[in-house]
Order: sequence, then structure tokens, then C-alpha cells
Amino acid sequence: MAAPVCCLPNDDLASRLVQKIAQTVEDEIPEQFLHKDGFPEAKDVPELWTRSLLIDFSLLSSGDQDEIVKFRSALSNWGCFLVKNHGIEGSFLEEVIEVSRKFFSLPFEEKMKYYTDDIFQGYDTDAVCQGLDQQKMNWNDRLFLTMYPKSKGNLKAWPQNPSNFSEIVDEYSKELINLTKGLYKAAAKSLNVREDSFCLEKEGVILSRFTLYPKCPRPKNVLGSKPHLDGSVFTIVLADQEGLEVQKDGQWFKVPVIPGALFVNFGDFGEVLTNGIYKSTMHRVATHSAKDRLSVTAFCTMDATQELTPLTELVTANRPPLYKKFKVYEYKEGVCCKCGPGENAIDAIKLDFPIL
Ligand SMILES: O=C(O)CCC(=O)C(=O)O
Ligand SMILES: [Fe+2]
Repeated sequence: MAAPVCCLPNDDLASRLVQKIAQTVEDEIPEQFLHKDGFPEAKDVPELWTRSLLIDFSLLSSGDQDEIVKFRSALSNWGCFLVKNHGIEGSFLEEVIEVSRKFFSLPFEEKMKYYTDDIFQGYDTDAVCQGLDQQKMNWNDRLFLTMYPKSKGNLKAWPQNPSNFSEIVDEYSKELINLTKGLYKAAAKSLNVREDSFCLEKEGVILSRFTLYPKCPRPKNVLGSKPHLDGSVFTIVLADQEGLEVQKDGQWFKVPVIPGALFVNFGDFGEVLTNGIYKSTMHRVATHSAKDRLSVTAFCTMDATQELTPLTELVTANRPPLYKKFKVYEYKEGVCCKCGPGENAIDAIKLDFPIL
């Protein structure tokens, strides 16, 4: 099979946008989005998220031992949690959602000004890997921006419209930088490794993804986002309604939206750095039949040239390294071009897995 090609030319973008498709289809969803056999249902267990998986950031960052134990347990068993008392005002989170929604409600020609030929920068619908014919597509459109350091991204991808978009997102970036630094420190503390083992200043990058999941008449057969693992140390998600689901031991669970709280999941780079002690969470996004969903996701990741390998303190005679050394850009190539249905980029990094 020829190597799959990601990225289609801009001319094609208008016809691929899910927001556009959603406006024109009634019940007839295009074949490439349809999971004919549906997918396993997710359980709704709200008390799980208000007890063992709700982390109080102010307690965590002040070194509260019980909270550190809870944080460690959430990350080693689930690879995710909800975080409250993170210092970002609930009213400001609503402003972030509102300005992002305003962007997606602009005319298509306006949004298309922010298309770039880099699949991780600017406005687009999800990348399609041509050559992977059986691959189903995600029911969403999105805007990728580099929040930190802003200069590492494509500044032309930043919307001029709505006029206050950059101002609000810059403010949100500052808040996320603080939260990320705090979570990195807490992760180091919880594993008894050097405080700067996970560190934003050391080649750290925060990439953000603003995603609109248009309402969909076939929620039982269409996914906003197929099951996947993130290419991040961890990911911070702000969403305006439910839809996100995580998998544990083969069972899917709904993630509730608790006003003011943010969702955090560990990603593949975090799993590698912790030598598998903290898990990268498999997650997916369901669609709604009655309403669009909006999320703003921050991927706390590393510069493309950064080499990653398990932290030396977490490799012992009893716990040999589970992953090989790799550069972030090699992983990204794996995400785009080697992952067919049921394959994950991290599999190529695992030491007990044949290199693809
Ligand atoms: O929209 C969400 O809740 C999560 C999005 C997501 O998983 C991603 O962008 O990687
Ligand atoms: Fe994700």
C-alpha cells in the first residue's frame, strides 16, 4: 500500500468541512462518517467524577499529601481527572467558549483564511489519511494554534475575527501556562522525581485545538472524535457540554461537565516519561442530535526536535524501560501516516512491539 498522504489542498477544504456537510444533510450522513454497527455504550457514573477523580489544584499545589495520593491514584488507574480550584474564573472560561463559538459562526470564506498546509496549524476539518480506505472520519471542524511559545506556531493562523479572539485566547494561554507548570510540578512530586523533570521551559510547547462538533442526526453511528490517545504529556480540556468519554479496562465512561472544572488526561509522552506508571487515556467524543458542542483543548507537549525517553529515576532493575528513545516529530509522522483503524502511534515506541 502506498504511504498515506495527509492534507488535502485548500480548494477541497470547503467541501470537506463538517459544519457545511451538517447544514446540507438531513438523515443521509455520508458513508465515510458512518460506523454502521454503532459502538459500545458509555456508562454514566457521576459520583466517580465528584469523588476519586476530582482533584483540588489549590490543595495539590500546596503539597497536601492526601491530594497528591489522590492525584497519583487517578493518573495510575485512569490517566485522567477533573481539576477544580485551578485559579481560572468560571466566567472567564465562559468567555473563552463564547469567543470560540463566534469564530465558528463566521462565514466559511472568512474561516478559510486561516487554513494552512500544516495539519497542526490553522483551520481545517480533521486530516484524512488517503490510502487508509476503511478509515472513518470524525464529525468535527477545528482550529489549531500554538499557545506557547506563540512564536513557534504560524501566527497567520490566528483569527483577526472576532476582533477580541486573540486577546481572550492570549489571556487563557497565560492561565494555562500557570496551570501546566503547577501540574508538571505535582506530577514530579507525586513520583518522587526532580521537580523540573516535567518542565514547560525545557522545550515545552502548548498546542491548542478549538473544535466544533456540529449536531448530528445519527449520534449512535457517528463519532465527533474516534477513540484515540493524545500526543502530549497531558491535555487540558474545556468543553461546553458532555460528549467526551474515556476508556478503562475495555469499558467506556462518560465524562461529566462540572461548571468551572477542567478535564485533564495524560497523553503518550507522559506515559513514556513516567515509564508507563501514569497511563495515556484512550478517549473519544460522542455527537449530539440536538446541539453543537464546542471544546478548547490544550496539548501540553514538547518541541518537535525533542528526544523523549523514560525518566532515568523511573527505570529500575524491576522496571526496565518500556519505550525506546524517539523524537517528537517521528511520533507525529506515526500519528498521520502509520495509524490505521485500531493502531496507535505509541505502539511503535513500545520496546516489546515490532517497529513499523
Ligand atoms: O473535545 C473534547 O472533549 C476532546 C477533544 C480531543 O480529544 C482532542 O482534541 O484530542
Ligand atoms: Fe484527544
